[in-house]
Amino acid sequence: MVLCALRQQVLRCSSHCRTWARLLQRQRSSCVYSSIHGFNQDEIREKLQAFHGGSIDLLKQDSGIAVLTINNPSRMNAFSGSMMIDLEERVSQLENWPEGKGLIVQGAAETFCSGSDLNAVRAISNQQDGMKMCMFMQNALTRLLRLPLISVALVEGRALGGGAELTTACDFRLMEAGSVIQFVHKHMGLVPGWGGAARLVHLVGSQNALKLLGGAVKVDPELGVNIGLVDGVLEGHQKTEGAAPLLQQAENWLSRYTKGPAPVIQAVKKVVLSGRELPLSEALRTEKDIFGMVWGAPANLEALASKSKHK
Ligand SMILES: CC[C@H](C(=O)O)C(=O)SCCNC(=O)CCNC(=O)[C@H](O)C(C)(C)COP(=O)(O)OP(=O)(O)OC[C@H]1O[C@@H](n2cnc3c(N)ncnc32)[C@H](O)[C@@H]1OP(=O)(O)O
Repeated sequence: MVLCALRQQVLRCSSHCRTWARLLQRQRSSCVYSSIHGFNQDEIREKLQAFHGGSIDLLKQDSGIAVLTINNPSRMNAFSGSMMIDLEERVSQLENWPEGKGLIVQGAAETFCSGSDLNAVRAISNQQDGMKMCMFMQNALTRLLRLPLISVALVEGRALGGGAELTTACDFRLMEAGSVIQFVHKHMGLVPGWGGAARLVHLVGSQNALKLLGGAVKVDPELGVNIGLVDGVLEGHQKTEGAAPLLQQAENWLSRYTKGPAPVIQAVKKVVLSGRELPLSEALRTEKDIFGMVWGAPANLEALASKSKHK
């Protein structure tokens, strides 16, 4: 009897390991571009490294909520080339964080991000380099969105151009009263290239996306909520007396979704992600695999033993 239970346990573990391996494989292949698309990661990294300044800082907290800070205040948190590389490295660290549940993406010094660093943009304004940078950032932001963490962009001040695109690579967006998200690409003679247009269409529908991109519309919190781009409005703590610091407000907002054991929260994100991105049959098979990882696992057994009622 004991041997039988042990055998079942071993079988379950090895089946879990196989499922994990398959899911991890899928996660690794979550890049959009690889060498088969003529994309050479090392080559573009070397090029980007030449445009330094600023940093992307990661703080992993015991609560399971990490904070990713875009930090280049003298340029309104514009992305230098080295920050693009930093971003990709921080995403790798988050992909390998078993205790992780949530992520807040914020800008330093009371503004979100003013897009690409225009000095770098001017230096690589030829078509080939622009395409390489675009592929690099699409890979990094796609992996950010596919993290098994529930993510929130905390928009304070301005999110412009690539900064607006970055907000769409999070699961949710919170805006401080008075802040603005603006896809300024048209004014720059461009369209989004970091995947922001595709994600925007998913978020707000093609009609609204066309209006926001075609008109380079300044999205304030009210408009953002109305069109479904924005999930919550936070009180500006400097303007509203007694309001909690913005990051605290964002952590409180997120905590309702990250309460519980990390494997369960990560599983929730993974089933939603597969439903969002995969064709139905594949999404259903992935859901089955993920279900198999939480069924009979410690959190499930504990809940069953506690005879909980959902009143
Ligand atoms: C379009 C897509 C593309 C992509 O990669 O996909 C991009 O993202 S291109 C970048 C799009 N963003 C911009 O064009 C922003 C341009 N800047 C502004 O509109 C303003 O600077 C603003 C509104 C962000 C802030 O205005 P404010 O009056 O409050 O401050 P300053 O203008 O004095 O800015 C302070 C300081 O920051 C420098 N700055 C701001 N944004 C960038 C940037 N994207 N790249 C490089 N530097 C930037 C600005 O030049 C000032 O520096 P200073 O040395 O004092 O002149």
